[in-house]
Amino acid sequence: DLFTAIADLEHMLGAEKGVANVIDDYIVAEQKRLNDLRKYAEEYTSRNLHAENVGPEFVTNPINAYLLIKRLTTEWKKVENIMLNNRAEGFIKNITETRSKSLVKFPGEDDLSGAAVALLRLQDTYKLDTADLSNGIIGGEKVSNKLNGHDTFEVGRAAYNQKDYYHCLMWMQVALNKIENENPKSVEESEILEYLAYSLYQQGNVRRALALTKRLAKISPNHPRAKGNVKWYEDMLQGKDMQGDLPPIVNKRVEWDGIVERDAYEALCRGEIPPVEPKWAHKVHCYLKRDRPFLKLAPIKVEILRYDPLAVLFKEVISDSEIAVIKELASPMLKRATVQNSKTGELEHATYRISKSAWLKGDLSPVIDRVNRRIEEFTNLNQKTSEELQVANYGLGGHYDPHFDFARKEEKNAFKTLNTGNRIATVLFYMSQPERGGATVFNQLGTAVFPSKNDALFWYNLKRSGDGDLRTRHAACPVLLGVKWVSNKWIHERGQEFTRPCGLHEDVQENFIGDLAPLPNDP
Ligand SMILES: O=C(O)CCC(=O)C(=O)O
Ligand SMILES: [Fe+2]
Repeated sequence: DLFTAIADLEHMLGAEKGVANVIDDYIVAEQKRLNDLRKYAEEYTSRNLHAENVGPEFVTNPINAYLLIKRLTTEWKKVENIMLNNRAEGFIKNITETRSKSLVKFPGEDDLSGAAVALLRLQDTYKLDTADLSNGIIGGEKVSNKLNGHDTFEVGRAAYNQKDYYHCLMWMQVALNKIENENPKSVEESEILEYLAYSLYQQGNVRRALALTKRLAKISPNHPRAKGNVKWYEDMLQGKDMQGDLPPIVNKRVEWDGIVERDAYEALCRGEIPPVEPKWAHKVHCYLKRDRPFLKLAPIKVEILRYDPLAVLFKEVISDSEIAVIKELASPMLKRATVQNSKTGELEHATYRISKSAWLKGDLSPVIDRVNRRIEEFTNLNQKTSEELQVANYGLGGHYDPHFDFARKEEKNAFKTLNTGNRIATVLFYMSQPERGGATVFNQLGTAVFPSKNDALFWYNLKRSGDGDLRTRHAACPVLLGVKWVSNKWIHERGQEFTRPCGLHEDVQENFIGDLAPLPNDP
C-alpha cells in the first residue's frame, strides 16, 4: 500500500538514489574488468605479430612452441575466467539485500497498479484529458515529464486488470499514438492492439475491434489469438454493416462503485459550487470570538461558511511549528486508514478511503496537549470525551468517498465501548495546502472547502435532538497535486449537556459558537 502516502514516496526517492549509486559502482567495476580483458587482447595481438614476422619457423623453436601452447591453454583459462567473472551477481545481491534490510519498503506490482488506478481516479474527478495527463499536463500546466508508450500502456493495463475497459480504451489509444513517434518502440504495437481491440469490443465498438484485430493479424501473422478473434468478431457481425466508414467510438464510464452522488461530489471537487441560497447570501461571514477569558487577549477569527447546518472555519488556530511536531510524531506511526464495516463492526481497508493515518495520544507531547486544549477554546465543547487526535496523510489520488462521521442507528458496535455517545461534532485541522484538489466537500449541501494551512474546519454532525444530521454527508476529494495533511478531532455527546443542551427545536441559530456578531435582519 505504498501509494497511499506521500511520506512513503519521499522515502522511495532516497531508495531510487541508492539504486543509481549501485549501478554507477557496477559500471566502474565492469569497466575495469573489460580493460583487463582488452590488455590480454593486445598482448595476444602483439605476440602474434611478432610470430608472423618471424615466419613459419617460429614454432620450430621449442621455447616459442612452449609459449604458444601456454598462451592457448593456461593463459586462455585466465581470459575465460575474466570473461565469465561478470560482477552483476554481486551487485544485484547487494541491491536485493539493501531492499530487504532497509526500513523503506520497495514498491511492488500492487503499488504500481495502485498508482495507475490513482491516475484514473484523478482523471475522472478532475476531467483530465488522457493525452494531456500522459504528457505531464494538468490544468493546462506542464507539471511533470511525459509518459512514453510503455508507461502509458501500463496504465491501460492496470485499468484492464480491473475490467475497467472505459479507461483501458482511452489509455491504449494514446499509447498507440505515442509509439508511432518512438524509435525504438518502447512497447510492441501488437501488444497494444490486442488490449485496445478487446476494450473496444467490451465498450460496444465491434466493428472497430474487428478492424484493429485484422491489423494485428497482418503485422503479427503468428499471433496465437489474432486470427481466431477476427473470425469471432466477423461471426458476431455476420457480414452486416461492413461497408462504409467506421462508426465513431462509443465509450461510457461504468458506475461500478455504486456511489449515487458521484457526479455531484466530483463537480464539487472541481470547485463547481452551486450558488448560495439567497436567504443566507447577505449574512455576515466573519467575526472575532472572544467569549472566553483567554480569548479576550487573543480572539479567534471565525469565518462562517454555512449557517444551516452550521460550518465554520477557525482561522490560524494551529501554528507551523505545531504542525511540524505533529507530522514528525505521526510519520513513523502512519498506517493505511481503516473504516468500520457497518454489518460486522470490524475495521477494514477500503478503496473508498485511501490515506494513511495515526492516532496521537494527548500525553505524547506538550504540543498535542496544547492543541487539544485549544479546541475547547474555539468550539466551547468539552474535550474530556473526545477521541484522540487523528492525523491523516493523503497520497497519490488519496481520498475519502462520501460518508457520515456519526454512527447511524443500524451500525453495530460503533463507539459502544467508549460509552461517550455519538460524534456530536468534527474538527478538521488543515496542516498543509495541496496545490490542486483535496477539498473537503459536503455533497448534499453543495459546500466545498479547499484546505488552507493553519485553519480548522468545524461542523456539528448531530442535530439538537441527538439524531444524526444526514445533510452532513461529506467527502475528501482526491489530491491532484501536492500533499494533504489533516488532523481530526471527533467530539462526543457526553459532557456537552450544558454547553450544547438538547433543544426542542432543531433550529439553526441555536448552533452559535460563542459571541457571534449580531446578524443583519433577514432580507
Ligand atoms: O480530509 C478531509 O478533508 C475530510 C476527512 C474526513 O472526512 C474524515 O476523516 O472523516
Ligand atoms: Fe469525515
